[in-house]
Amino acid sequence: MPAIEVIGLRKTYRRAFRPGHEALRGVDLSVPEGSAFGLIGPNGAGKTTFIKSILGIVQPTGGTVRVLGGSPEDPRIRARIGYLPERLHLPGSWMAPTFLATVAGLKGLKPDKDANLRLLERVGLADALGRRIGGYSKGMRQRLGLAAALLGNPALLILDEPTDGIDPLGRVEVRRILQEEVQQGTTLFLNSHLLAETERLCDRVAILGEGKVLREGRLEELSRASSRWAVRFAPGADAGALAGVGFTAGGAEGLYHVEAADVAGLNAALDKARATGALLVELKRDGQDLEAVLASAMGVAA
Ligand SMILES: Nc1ncnc2c1ncn2[C@@H]1O[C@H](COP(=O)(O)OP(=O)(O)OP(=O)(O)O)[C@@H](O)[C@H]1O
Repeated sequence: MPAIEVIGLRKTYRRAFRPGHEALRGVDLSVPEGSAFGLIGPNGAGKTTFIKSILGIVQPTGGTVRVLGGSPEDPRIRARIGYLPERLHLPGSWMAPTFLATVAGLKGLKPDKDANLRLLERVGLADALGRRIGGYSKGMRQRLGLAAALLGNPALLILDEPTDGIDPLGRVEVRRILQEEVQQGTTLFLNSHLLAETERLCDRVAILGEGKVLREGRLEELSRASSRWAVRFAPGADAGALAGVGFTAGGAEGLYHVEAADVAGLNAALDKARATGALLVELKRDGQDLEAVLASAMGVAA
């Protein structure tokens, strides 16, 4: 059973005296249980609308949504979802432990002060327990939001820009927490503008553009390189002889490209290159990163 299953999802926002705006135009998406799934796409693609639809916050205009095998409007299903919204509204005059205890109560969890403190420590807020939330930095507010999302060990974590405002070292910490969650079997659904973040955390990715899924799949499949390899030879390599055995000069000093369908083909090509007197210095697959995958899905040059 997928953790999230969406079929033909549509959402049109109504506008006064004008035609409605179609934010989602028939989205089909299946998020496997236990996966770390990244949603990416340009501004206005419909990502937040999609997230709000699968949480039952936004009422879809059409299509079906099943989350953890049920309806997102079912309180029993909602209790198993941890959600970190894009814009967090936090009570400024409260302290973090009071806030967590209140959220835990709203989620129907048994009061557990120690567990809440452990959670605040886990997200790196141990030193800020006696401070009012209103004085927290943006990153601290995000960490508190993450702690609230983690309350009660949810089966599904839905995070909208979780590392927004968090400094680079803090991001490493947040990533570590999210990786631990996935290792423990939690399904992660992540919306982030930071493609490197998605690349590091997620095993599957969907690209949303103008309210439609443009591409979806395992990260390594989407970014899988062609059969092209980048090869660097030591200075003095004979470009003409290398061209004769299938190596095209790649612009930079000593850099060449070669096509090889498999490892045997690659080694055969390298043997031919060595036979010309070329000495291998470096070899790597010519891969596409997520930015290039996104750019090609959107039809723009990376
Ligand atoms: N409440 C609303 N009323 C009217 N239009 C809306 C509303 N919320 C979003 N939209 C419009 O729907 C489209 C999709 O917005 P959405 O916030 O889902 O995109 P997004 O991919 O999350 O964008 P971003 O990356 O900028 O956060 C946009 O054109 C937006 O202006």
